[in-house]
Amino acid sequence: MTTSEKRRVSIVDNRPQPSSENQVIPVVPKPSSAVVVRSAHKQYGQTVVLKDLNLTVPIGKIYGLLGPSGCGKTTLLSCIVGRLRLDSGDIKLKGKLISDIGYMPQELALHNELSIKETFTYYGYIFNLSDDAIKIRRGELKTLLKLPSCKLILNEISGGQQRRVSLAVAMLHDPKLLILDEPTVGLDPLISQSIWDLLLDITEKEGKTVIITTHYIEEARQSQMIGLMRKGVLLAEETPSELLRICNCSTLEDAFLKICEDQKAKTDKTITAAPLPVKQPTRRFSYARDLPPPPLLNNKLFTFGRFKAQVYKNINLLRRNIPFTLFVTFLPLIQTGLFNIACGHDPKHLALGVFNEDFNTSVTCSMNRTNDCFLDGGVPVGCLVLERLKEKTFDLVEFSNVYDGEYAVKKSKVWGFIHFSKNFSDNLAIRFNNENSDISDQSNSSQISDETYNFGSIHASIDNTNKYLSDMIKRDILDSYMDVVTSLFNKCKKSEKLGKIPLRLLDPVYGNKNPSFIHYATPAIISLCAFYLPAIYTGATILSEKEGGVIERVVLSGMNFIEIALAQVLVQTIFIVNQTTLVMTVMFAVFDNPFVGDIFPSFFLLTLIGCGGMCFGLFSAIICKTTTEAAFLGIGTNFLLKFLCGLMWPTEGMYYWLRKVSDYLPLTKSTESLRSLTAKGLGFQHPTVYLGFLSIFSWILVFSLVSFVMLKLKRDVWTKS
Ligand SMILES: Nc1ncnc2c1ncn2[C@@H]1O[C@H](COP(=O)(O)OP(=O)(O)OP(=O)(O)O)[C@@H](O)[C@H]1O
Repeated sequence: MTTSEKRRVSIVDNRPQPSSENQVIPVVPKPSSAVVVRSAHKQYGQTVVLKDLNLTVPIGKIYGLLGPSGCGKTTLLSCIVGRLRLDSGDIKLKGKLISDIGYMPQELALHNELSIKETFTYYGYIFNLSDDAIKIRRGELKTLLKLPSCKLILNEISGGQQRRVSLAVAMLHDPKLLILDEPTVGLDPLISQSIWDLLLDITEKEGKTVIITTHYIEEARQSQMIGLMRKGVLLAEETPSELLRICNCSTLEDAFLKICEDQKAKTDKTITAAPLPVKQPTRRFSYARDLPPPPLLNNKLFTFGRFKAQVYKNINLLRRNIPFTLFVTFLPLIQTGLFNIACGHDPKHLALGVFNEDFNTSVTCSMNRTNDCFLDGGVPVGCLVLERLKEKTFDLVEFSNVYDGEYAVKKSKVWGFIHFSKNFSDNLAIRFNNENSDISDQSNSSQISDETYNFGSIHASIDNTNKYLSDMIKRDILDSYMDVVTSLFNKCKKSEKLGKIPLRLLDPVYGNKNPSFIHYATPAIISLCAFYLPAIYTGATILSEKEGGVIERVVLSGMNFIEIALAQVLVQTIFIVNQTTLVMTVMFAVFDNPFVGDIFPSFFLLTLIGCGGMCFGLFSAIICKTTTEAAFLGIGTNFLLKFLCGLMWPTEGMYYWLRKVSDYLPLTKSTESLRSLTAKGLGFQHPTVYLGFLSIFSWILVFSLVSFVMLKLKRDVWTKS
């Protein structure tokens, strides 16, 4: 036994002892204890925070837990309330239910946007109190703790007032055991004293037990029992007067100093050094089932009161933060509106270089002014093609030679350059005359030279770096040429079909004759909005509560995952339905995107995608410690889904194996299903449609199950980092 342990034992075991066999010993009833901690060991990584710690808190007393900053007081209290789990050791509480204790954490851990009244109501509902009971208790605590007007928002009151509200919340349900982590820190000495008076009052008159930590050692003199901690070890556990007597000191500070020096002299070795022979977590995560059981049990898996509390809080937070609520409500409108305005339209006024050697400038380019048949020569076909290109809004830039034109493309001054050779129209006429003459007239055909084909062709050099623009320029040059030539055949009293290429595009089976990129992208954009907006909202709201320690506090007050999730679903569903309605209205009613299907299945599918997003948000909030981590996860997965789910480019263009992976991602099949429902009008019985529903539904199950399992297995899900 070390000297420090002997010292501790000598102090701890100072109750009346039998001194000799024949002495009559008064029967002193052993006081039952409110909290008993035995051989508690806790470490963070290699840092040992609690080392073989024993502590006994008698019922109906104030137990002052004292020690320097970082000695492990908060860790010990966290283990007692079940916020953390010991690595080894045992904690026994007199009370068995979560509702038997009231815990005030060191940090505020309350919603800053709620009023004092709303905060009381929220925690009152969590502890299943009626509205009347909450009102009465609120009045009592307001007087006892000298709280300001209950209408005030927590953000609007001072830090000291906030701490008193936090203490009031811990006392709201009148628990048997109060565990208070530095309740008087930063408070006016008069207010601190009034809190001590209150605690003395409730221990004496109501038999409550209080464990309190404080940095102000002298104020702890008012407790009936004191535990002195240093470097994770409880050095002494005694009544203040006994402690002073044993140490022969007049102040607790001196007594503490003496005990510390005593310990330091004999056992001053860092407890962070060698790992102790305790059960070490060998896996990346610590699993709850590997650890000693939590000291308190939750009374019920689900209570309507706690669910009501969570809904009440969610609605009040939305009501309090109107700009955020409006933003979340109308963001889909803004996103889809801007998408339709900014994307999908053919680019206009593109600069196109031209060198037309076909005719000299004295020849008119107007179709109206020539009734001649171009097959006879003399009709400026090149000019007419250029006229058509101008009508398609190209800005034509004239060059006087081929070199300058191609140089302008290289210098990115124009997107392309087209050249009509000298006598282009005449050579074109020769080609058509020859091709339309009797096919058996071999002698005529053989007279066409390569030069005629070459001079009778349009030469185009195009900047291909922008695929969409270059494809559009090629398409418009071809369309302009076809328009001109087919019209010219009419003027020659010949069928315009002679000028067409030998391909007849019939009416499209699905979609319209001039499909646009936006028609392809619309279902993708809708799916992304439907998935990510609820994901962001759910993840952000839960994580902001997690970061503020609020969620941990309510979980320690009995709230569980099912209640949090169900309340989130209820409020979020309203948002999802609103968002789906807005997105569909903007996309298909305000803007003219193709919609030929039934509204109901599309609406239902989008709502399911929204629920998938919500479950993903919940999952992110569980696996991420901070909103920054969640933001990275959100941005990362957003890019991934855009690329891999065929939202930007058809999955048919992917490598085989990647396409197989893509099929199982949340937005691949569901987006394809949405496209089939809206643009093709397919029914639910079609595999493309029902597989989309099946896919997103499976993801909802996956996210929910994984979240549930992680909550069961991982012990610090709600602990802020
Ligand atoms: N989550 C954590 N991860 C790693 N180390 C931690 C963690 N929480 C606390 N510690 C370390 O454990 C030790 C004890 O911390 P604890 O908060 O229990 O001390 P304390 O006595 O309550 O201090 P204070 O009075 O300043 O609140 C400190 O060295 C601290 O740095």
